Amino acid sequence: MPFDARQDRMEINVSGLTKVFGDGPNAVTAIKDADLTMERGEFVSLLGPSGCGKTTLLRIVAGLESPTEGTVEIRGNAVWNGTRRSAAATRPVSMMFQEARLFPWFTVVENVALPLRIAGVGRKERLERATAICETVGLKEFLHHRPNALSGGMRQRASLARALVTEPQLLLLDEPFGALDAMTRDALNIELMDVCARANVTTILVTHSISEAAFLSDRVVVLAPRPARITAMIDMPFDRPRGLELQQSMAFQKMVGELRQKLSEGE
Ligand SMILES: Nc1ncnc2c1ncn2[C@@H]1O[C@H](COP(=O)(O)OP(=O)(O)OP(=O)(O)O)[C@@H](O)[C@H]1O
Repeated sequence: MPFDARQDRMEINVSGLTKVFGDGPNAVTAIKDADLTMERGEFVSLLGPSGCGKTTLLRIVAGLESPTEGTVEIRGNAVWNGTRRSAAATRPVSMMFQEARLFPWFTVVENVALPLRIAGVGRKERLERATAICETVGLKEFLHHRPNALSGGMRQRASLARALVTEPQLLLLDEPFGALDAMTRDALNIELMDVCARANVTTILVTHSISEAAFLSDRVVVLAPRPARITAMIDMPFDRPRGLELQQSMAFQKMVGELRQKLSEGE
């Protein structure tokens, strides 16, 4: 059989995915017949209006929610085959949310080390690994602080470090910086791109922000309102590494306009 390099790089394959919540007259179709493939290391954003099923799609890929129909595979292993969850679905996937969800009684480094503790990694190794990733995301000075002593941005840095400490294949981000002020959000987005590139982690970001999606992504997936249908997939043709000045360029502004147009066409 000929070697298919693209197949070898394939990280995610979502096929014919449909999700209906409830039944009868109260049934809500959150996603309808969605197909999405991603290569290893790719950064894809899901962009769409509120309630169009972005979080549901992310939760199904994470294995937290079952689809009504369709399949999800990560590196060729089924996560879902219809409503059946695969036993092999213990692949390294990390998820990060709009709120940091840190334990207030643990220090930053203890919070970050928690997934390793759950995985049975010994204390010395897990604290070393957690310390190293905290330093990468700018938390060197805050290792032994408790979360309530941190700013919102710092808490999200800790949450990002915790998501990355297990060296996941797949990072799922649900509006991770949506509650932060614009300047902190810009700074964290730059760092996010940097750590994702260094870790070569495949990343899916859910966002409402057109410019954030364009700035961070290799590809933007545009969803139409409920039930979510994928109406466009657009490559972001900007070189990496990217700096904030990219957002001032004509090419970037033009892309933002194109994405806005695609979003409004779906409505
Ligand atoms: N557990 C659930 N039970 C019933 N309906 C649900 C459930 N979860 C989501 N839905 C419905 O599915 C639809 C899609 O929700 P989802 O949260 O995926 O949208 P979203 O695009 O992420 O929204 P937002 O951008 O506002 O976060 C919504 O109509 C929502 O009410």
